[in-house]
Amino acid sequence: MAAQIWGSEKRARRRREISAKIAQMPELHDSKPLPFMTREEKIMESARKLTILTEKMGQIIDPTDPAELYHLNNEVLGLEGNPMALHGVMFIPALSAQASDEQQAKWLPRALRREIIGTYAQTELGHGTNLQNLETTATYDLATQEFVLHTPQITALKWWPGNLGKSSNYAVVVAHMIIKAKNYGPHPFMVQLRDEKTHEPLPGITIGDIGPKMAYNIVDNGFLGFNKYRIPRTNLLMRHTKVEADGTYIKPPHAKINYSAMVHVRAYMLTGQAIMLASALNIATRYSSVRRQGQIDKSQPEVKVLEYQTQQHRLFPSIARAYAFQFAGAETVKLYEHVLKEMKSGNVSLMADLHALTSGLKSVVTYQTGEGIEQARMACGGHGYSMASYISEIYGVAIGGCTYEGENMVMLLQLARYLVKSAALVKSGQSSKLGPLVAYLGVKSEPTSLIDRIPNSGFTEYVKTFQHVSKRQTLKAADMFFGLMEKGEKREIAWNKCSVELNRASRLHTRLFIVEAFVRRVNEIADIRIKEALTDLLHLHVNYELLDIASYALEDGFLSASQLDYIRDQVYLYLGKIRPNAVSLLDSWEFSDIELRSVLGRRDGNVYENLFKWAKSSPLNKTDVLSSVTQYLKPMMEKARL
Ligand SMILES: CCCCCCCCCCCCCCC/C=C/C(=O)SCCNC(=O)CCNC(=O)[C@H](O)C(C)(C)COP(=O)(O)OP(=O)(O)OC[C@H]1O[C@@H](n2cnc3c(N)ncnc32)[C@H](O)[C@@H]1OP(=O)(O)O
Ligand SMILES: Cc1cc2nc3c(=O)[nH]c(=O)nc-3n(C[C@H](O)[C@H](O)[C@H](O)COP(=O)(O)OP(=O)(O)OC[C@H]3O[C@@H](n4cnc5c(N)ncnc54)[C@H](O)[C@@H]3O)c2cc1C
Repeated sequence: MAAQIWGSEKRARRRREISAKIAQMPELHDSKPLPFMTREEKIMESARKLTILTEKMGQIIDPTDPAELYHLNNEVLGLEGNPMALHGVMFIPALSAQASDEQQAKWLPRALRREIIGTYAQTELGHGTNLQNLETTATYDLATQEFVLHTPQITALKWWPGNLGKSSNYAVVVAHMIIKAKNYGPHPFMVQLRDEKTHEPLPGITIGDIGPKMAYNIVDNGFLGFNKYRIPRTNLLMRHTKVEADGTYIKPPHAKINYSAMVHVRAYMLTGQAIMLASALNIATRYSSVRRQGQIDKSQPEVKVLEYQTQQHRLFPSIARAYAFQFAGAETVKLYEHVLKEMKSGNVSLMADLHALTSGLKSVVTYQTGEGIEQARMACGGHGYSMASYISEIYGVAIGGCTYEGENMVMLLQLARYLVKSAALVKSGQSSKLGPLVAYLGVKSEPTSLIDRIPNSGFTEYVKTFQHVSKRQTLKAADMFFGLMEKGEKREIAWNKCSVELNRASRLHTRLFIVEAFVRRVNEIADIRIKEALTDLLHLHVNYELLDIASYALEDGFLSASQLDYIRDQVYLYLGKIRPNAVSLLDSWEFSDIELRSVLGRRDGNVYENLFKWAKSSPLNKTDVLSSVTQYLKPMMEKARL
């Protein structure tokens, strides 16, 4: 199963080998539980481990393999981030996709050797979503052949970029490029922020940390202002766009090609989200098979809480989602790598499809991951609320994904633009022009679902039902939009008035893609036992998801009330079937105790003894009487006693 999850037997084996090596290297372990550290201590601890890793990485992993790097990162540095998180996730990908060969030769080897630390600085205090209204400017000075970066007002301060505040000395900065008073829109520039020797901010740069966040606090998300700060013309990233010495602008082959670093993260973050969801579920499911509370049959001893159907219903559909996201994420990364290769050689024809797909997926996956992790926390009762479970940190980090790389509603609306264009093709009889991801929009569907009538259809009837609801909602939302415009409404106003319906279409389309990716993967599996276990999970997935969106299929009679009962019964049937495999389905992800950082989720199940040990190690328990008591509470009580 681990081979299915991680892509191949080799990958699963490598992960095990890497975890085993790390287990033998105490210098790479947290020196004490992270929840007991202050933010400064955590940042220091992370930097300590990071520098050891830089020295010893080659002994542990193949540093050129992103999957091995990511596993090493999760084990040693953990998901609270590290001082170089953005260096690998966005700075290097931005340089790789957007810098010319010459620029790459100059900067990439230095970045890869970790001579410099970089980040991606785009969002500002006043604008994150609407890139057209970013306010930082890069004005070309013809006389000196330099760009002058400037922050005209407080809202133009860069705000949020990870590791910008304290760790990075370089950044890819996105600024509006102005040449001879003409604004060419946002473009990426390579900018040195700090002196390479002293790490002091360079003159003209104002920089710092934006303060503590809900989670992810090892990362120093930062602010940055420029006061007429000059960089050479050749620091504009020039793979696709060029500015010549005389100010001549050569436009890129696609208007949004400079957005590729965002698409990179949107594609890669899906499996990252799956991992966080599976981690939280691993903790909750293991704990649920240790925790005994109450009886189902009063004549029997107390049961493991995992025996309760409500507990299974709370956890198992999310297990199925974690697998579905991992499989859909793996497909998306493959597609992304393909499109990136094409883009580098000038073929930009697939960019719109990739943008639409990743926009929908990042939104649905992050939202459902958040839901699943929160359910996992509640499934652990009181102990889930303790930082000892570590689920709250996983939750905080995961839901950051609902916001970063494009706020979810906004990204769903990006996919909706693509769907509406596709709907227009269908309506004008040009369905043959539909891309493969939306081809179903042009296919006539049956009047009713056959779900309960062809039980051995190998999920075909389920896929057809998802296609039906997605198509119907897309055409309905598009009709609403076109109708308003026909009535004379301006395009943007009409769009806004339909946006809830449009986003519903985007979610349904994305959920269809996820279901199909899961079906595709299960169909490929040769090993009978693995196929059987995943088929059960897929049954739960399609039935649970369909129940969740049933209203769309009930409103036009595609599904009947009795079919809904059938679907519900299938959910209960598969909850029971999955129960014996539940812990194994999560243990198969092979997270080590080091990586999980959870007292509740320990592999050995020795929860209570370790919870007590953990509590005793709380800094508050170093003394029996705190100074807050001696200074305030004790005098107060004494005064009251007089
Ligand atoms: C094995 C390894 C595993 C690795 C796992 C890794 C896990 C990763 C963990 C992550 C760690 C956490 C790190 C966090 C880092 C966070 C970083 C950031 O947040 S960076 C900042 C991100 N910011 C955004 O995402 C901003 C969102 N806004 C936008 O993207 C855009 O403004 C917009 C798309 C909403 C609108 O753009 P605008 O230029 O204003 O568009 P127009 O309205 O003019 O045009 C729309 C038009 O353009 C098309 N479009 C838009 N984007 C793209 C694109 N990227 N590619 C192709 N086409 C694009 C769009 O489809 C429209 O087309 P049209 O034909 O007109 O419909
Ligand atoms: C943990 C974290 C890490 C980050 N790291 C980075 C980084 O490394 N580099 C970087 O540059 N940035 C980073 N960001 C910033 C992030 O990319 C932005 O916060 C994000 O893109 C959302 O933009 P915003 O904050 O402007 O939200 P807003 O756009 O202000 O969103 C507020 C509300 O307005 C709604 N809204 C906005 N526009 C529309 C619209 N057109 N239609 C409908 N509704 C709309 C949204 O849906 C939302 O409900 C990070 C953010 C976080 C939380």
